[in-house]
Amino acid sequence: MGTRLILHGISKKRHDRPSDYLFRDISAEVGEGERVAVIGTSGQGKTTLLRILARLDRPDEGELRLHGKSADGWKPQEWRKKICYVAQQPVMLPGSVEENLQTVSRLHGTPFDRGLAERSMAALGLEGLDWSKQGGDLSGGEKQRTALVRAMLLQPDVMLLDEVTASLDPGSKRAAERLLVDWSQSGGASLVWITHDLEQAAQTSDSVWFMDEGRLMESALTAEFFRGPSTEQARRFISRPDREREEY
Ligand SMILES: Nc1ncnc2c1ncn2[C@@H]1O[C@H](COP(=O)(O)OP(=O)(O)OP(=O)(O)O)[C@@H](O)[C@H]1O
Repeated sequence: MGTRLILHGISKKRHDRPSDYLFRDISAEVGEGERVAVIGTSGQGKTTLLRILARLDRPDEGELRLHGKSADGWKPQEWRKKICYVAQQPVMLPGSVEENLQTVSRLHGTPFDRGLAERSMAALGLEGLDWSKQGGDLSGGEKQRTALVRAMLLQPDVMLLDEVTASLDPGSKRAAERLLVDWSQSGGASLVWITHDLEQAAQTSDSVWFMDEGRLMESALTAEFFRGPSTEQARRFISRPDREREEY
């Protein structure tokens, strides 16, 4: 498995206390087709890290490399074609569902893959959705799934997923997990996926990044991590009941 994305010494200072770090010195790699689960208690900066990887925010220190080339050597829009961020609160663009789904092809001047869009929407249980409906009128779960399909149509090399199943019912959540894993396995996309759901992390990822105390405390193969994390902090984190972990 080749290396796709490299994080070297990435740090971000706190905006409320600039003398302190939100997180510091994060070094890690994401391989081709690798699926990484990012876990840790609230407020560790997981979202901020993903936004930095998408170049929607800037690190205070450190370097990112994609396909061996430093971020400085990439035009931001070229970087964002390769690395796509899907936010926890889905953003629908003005216009219909169909216009939302066609965004990528419109922006990049590529043909719209209607078949892929239809298959992906159906795989997420949205086969009956009227594509002429305004994106803004969809329910939270419908928006979330439409935003996912819209991002998949970009065919990025790395998909950054920020708690993207949080507003889905259990059936839709499983469908989204299956679709994303199958898509990654068949097309080779890498996934970096923030989740508070440890069962989801265990079932969908190859490796785990555990963030705590402003650091990437552990980066390990998923099976090994859940068999026995190497730090006391991670041991405590995974033994906490679900609700407590989210509210912590
Ligand atoms: N420079 C900064 N950039 C972003 N957030 C910052 C910064 N400095 C301090 N913060 C605070 O740190 C927290 C980081 O939030 P972030 O959403 O990145 O963490 P998280 O681990 O994803 O949390 P959650 O699991 O609750 O989504 C927020 O409370 C934010 O206000």
